[in-house]
Amino acid sequence: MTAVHFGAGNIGRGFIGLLLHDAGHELVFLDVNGPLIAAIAAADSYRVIEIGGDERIRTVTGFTGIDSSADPEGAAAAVAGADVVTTAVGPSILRFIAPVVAAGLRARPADRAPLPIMACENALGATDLLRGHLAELLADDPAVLDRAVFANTAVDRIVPIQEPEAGRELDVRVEPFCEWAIEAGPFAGSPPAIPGAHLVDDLAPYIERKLFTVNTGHAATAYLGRLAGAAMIDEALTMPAVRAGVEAALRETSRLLVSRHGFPLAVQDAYRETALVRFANPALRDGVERVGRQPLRKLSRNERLIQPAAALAEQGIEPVGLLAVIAAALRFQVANDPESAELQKLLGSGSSSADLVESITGVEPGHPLFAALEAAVDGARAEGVGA
Ligand SMILES: NC(=O)c1ccc[n+]([C@@H]2O[C@H](COP(=O)([O-])OP(=O)(O)OC[C@H]3O[C@@H](n4cnc5c(N)ncnc54)[C@H](O)[C@@H]3O)[C@@H](O)[C@H]2O)c1
Ligand SMILES: O=P(O)(O)OC[C@@H](O)[C@@H](O)[C@H](O)[C@H](O)CO
Repeated sequence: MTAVHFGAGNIGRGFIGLLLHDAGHELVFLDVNGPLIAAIAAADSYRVIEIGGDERIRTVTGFTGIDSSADPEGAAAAVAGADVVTTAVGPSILRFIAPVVAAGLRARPADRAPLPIMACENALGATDLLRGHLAELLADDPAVLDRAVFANTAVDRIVPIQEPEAGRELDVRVEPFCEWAIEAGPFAGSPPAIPGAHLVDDLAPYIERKLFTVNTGHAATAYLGRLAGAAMIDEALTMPAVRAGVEAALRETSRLLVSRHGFPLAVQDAYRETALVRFANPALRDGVERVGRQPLRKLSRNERLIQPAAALAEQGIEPVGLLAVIAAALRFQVANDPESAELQKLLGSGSSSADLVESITGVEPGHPLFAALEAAVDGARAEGVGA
């Protein structure tokens, strides 16, 4: 059995690749990072090292790599012959891998079992997004889409930026915790066998609980922490004002999750506390710059800050904690993050604050959150952010 995985980065090697290896697959990593693919092609194994707690080392073998930018035909051939395809490239990159997946599906024999495709990204409906890109590319022959079966997933494991040891550049340091939930319905009773993942009938509670607890709390720690002068996530959480701000935002999302999905309060409280303990793992050495990366994506309509804040406002609740995090996100200025530069450029532009609220957050005038977001943008501009 062969699994083709797009994105041989931290989650690709440190989580999805490991679980697919454990499931008995040979792995083909597809990536546009030439040196990384060369290292993968030259190696027989790499290690996944769980840190913080009892160190556990797992070894992954049986893999190869293809540079999908230099060899798109080879990459498409790998997709055509695969038993499962996964991605961990970032939601905004899915459009760029779609042509390779589309070419692979065109070349796949129509009588083969449908190919399971699962995007493992931090986003609601990431696989649906990929499927949408594929549908556009395959508009001339839509039946080709039936050669695949598309399932959304929720993935959770903190994998920081790596500090590789010489000679062990492929090793990945990860937290011990991991969860991979996959929606069962699309497989019609014949899901791919991945023992480390679990199938769920309804993914919405899992992906929303993860995105609006783990990722909202993480983003809150990164944005509030950076403003307070912290470089690391665990360091930020030792600052009482940051911790209080993170807890305030998470109390709000917990309230929403409990009312929306019916989680027992005690279960959601325990999930939230576990997330905070995970963030505080000092062995991870996880930076606020990684966790806050791409602030425009994180401030978009269906993401970890705006989606829950808007939903609470629609219920007549002012999401004070989330608004404080959104205000901090607007001030996220990081030299090597193009979205942070773009955000500052937008704030410094001649556009009205109301127009910026619409273009950055997707929240429209008349929405109960709109005025508070406009005030947040005004506040950042009044401080000279983006000037
Ligand atoms: N790191 C984490 O803690 C974590 C946890 C859960 C989910 N995620 C999600 O997993 C995804 C990947 O995150 P990551 O931390 O592994 O990032 P990463 O930067 O370590 O890995 C992404 C990889 O994708 C590759 N890539 C970029 N464009 C590509 C293309 N067109 N084709 C093929 N490969 C391409 C990059 O070269 C890189 O190797 C993101 O959606 C992220 O939100 C990350
Ligand atoms: O990957 P992002 O940029 O969507 O979010 C940054 C972190 O919050 C994220 O990578 C977490 O570490 C991860 O989602 C934990 O499962």
